[in-house]
Amino acid sequence: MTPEKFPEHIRDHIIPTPSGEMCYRCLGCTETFGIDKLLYTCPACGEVLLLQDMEQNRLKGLSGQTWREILDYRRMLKIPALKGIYRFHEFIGPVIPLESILYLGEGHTPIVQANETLQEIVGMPFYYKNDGQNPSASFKDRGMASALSYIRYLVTSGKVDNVLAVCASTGDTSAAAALYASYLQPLVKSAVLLPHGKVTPQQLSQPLGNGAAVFEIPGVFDDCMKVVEALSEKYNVALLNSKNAWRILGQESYSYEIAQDLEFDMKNKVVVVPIGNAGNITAVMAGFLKFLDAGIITELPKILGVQSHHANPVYQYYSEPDAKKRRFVPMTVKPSVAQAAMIGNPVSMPRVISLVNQYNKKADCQKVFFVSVPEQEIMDCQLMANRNGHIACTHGGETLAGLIRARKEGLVHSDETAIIDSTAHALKFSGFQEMYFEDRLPEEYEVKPQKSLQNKPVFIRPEGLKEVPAPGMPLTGTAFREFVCQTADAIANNLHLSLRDQ
Ligand SMILES: N[C@@H](CCOP(=O)(O)O)C(=O)O
Repeated sequence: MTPEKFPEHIRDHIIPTPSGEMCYRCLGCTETFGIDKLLYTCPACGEVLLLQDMEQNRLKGLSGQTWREILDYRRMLKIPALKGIYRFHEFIGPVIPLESILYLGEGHTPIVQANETLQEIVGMPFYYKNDGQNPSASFKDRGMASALSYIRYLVTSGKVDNVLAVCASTGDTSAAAALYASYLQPLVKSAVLLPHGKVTPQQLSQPLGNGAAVFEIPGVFDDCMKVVEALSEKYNVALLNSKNAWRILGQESYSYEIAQDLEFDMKNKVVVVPIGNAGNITAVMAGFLKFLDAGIITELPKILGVQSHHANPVYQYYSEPDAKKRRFVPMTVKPSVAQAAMIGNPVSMPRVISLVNQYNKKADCQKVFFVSVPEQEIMDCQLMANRNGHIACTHGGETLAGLIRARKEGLVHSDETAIIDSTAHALKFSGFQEMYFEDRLPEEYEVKPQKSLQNKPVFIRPEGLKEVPAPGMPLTGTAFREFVCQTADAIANNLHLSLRDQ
């Protein structure tokens, strides 16, 4: 649909033009800094930053109802720049001109209602948000669309050139970074640092395929992150981890998409996300707060952050009930099937602390909760979800396990509706499924397969057959008919099929 067909009162707002005044705000000393160069930490005190639109109040010039209409009508446009996260332009990056926006298909992943079997097991209605349906098959694409659109804006306005983008990754960030950077080559090149042996083969293939320089180093993600931080402090590189506040901004789209898909009604809703480097939960809280502030939603949903027992520093921090006594202690992680979240020292922890306070204060009650789940439940839940029509990764198993645990702990109730995140596509983590099916998960994962969830292929080669086809050597005539007939009978026998009435 073209804008002239839209209702008159929203027509002028349908195609956004650059507006607002963005700056970095330090979460420590609250100092602000201009956005004409990339900053990751406060030059004054070293604390992490968030981006802020100094003119955000102008968004209140339109009513919540008008905003909802603008956003719904905008969905009908055919303009690529406004099809992904930037259909929320005023809330994501109002200063970015449409020509700089990089859209590769991210930011409209479906929410899929769980079937009756699953809803009964959990005891409440819930949906999966399938973030594996983003272009690099994980939720990181929203943040990369934002960070790389900003970099493109800096390059085209002559503020930087020859950008080398770097990131540390457990697999998904590097896949997204390499994909988005490769679209902008030769202006932008990328290098990724991975903990050796700690990303899946599928995830490793992604940055390799997109032409990034891939470095594998000993240790875990937290070690890679420190090296990338050191690189960005000393050398002229653009850091693409969520320490980069543009990443957080893009990931806020996750909240906007959920709100829009649920008719902007967040009453009795629970948004469940796994926590790794904590960028996502930061963005989710920030996004809902912005929509509330603009009157687009009238209530904040509950937020449930989930971690594995093997990597749960955020959960441990919040398990101290007395806020004054809470001290953040980075932990040494143990191997986790939720490998992308195997992080003991999340870079966004200061942002989480600040936003949880703001969120609960705004809601006037506790709305953010944390649970920790064992590896066994993560794996069992992933497989159970996928046996019921989903494409959940192990982190999708983690959120389902987290929701079940939160039900048991009385943190969420049957009259609420949950939206749980499957952060990536199941195929990225198929190796864990394979090890579970074959009972080969190393002991330190502490997972024992449940027989009822295991599956394996059955090789059929009827003994009576003299010849079978092979690649490049097809059978013909009687031999082929014999092969088809005996193989079909053997499969029917295996499945206990009854004969069709003639
Ligand atoms: N799980 C992440 C870890 C890095 O997270 P980021 O959001 O800070 O980039 C990954 O996929 O690498």
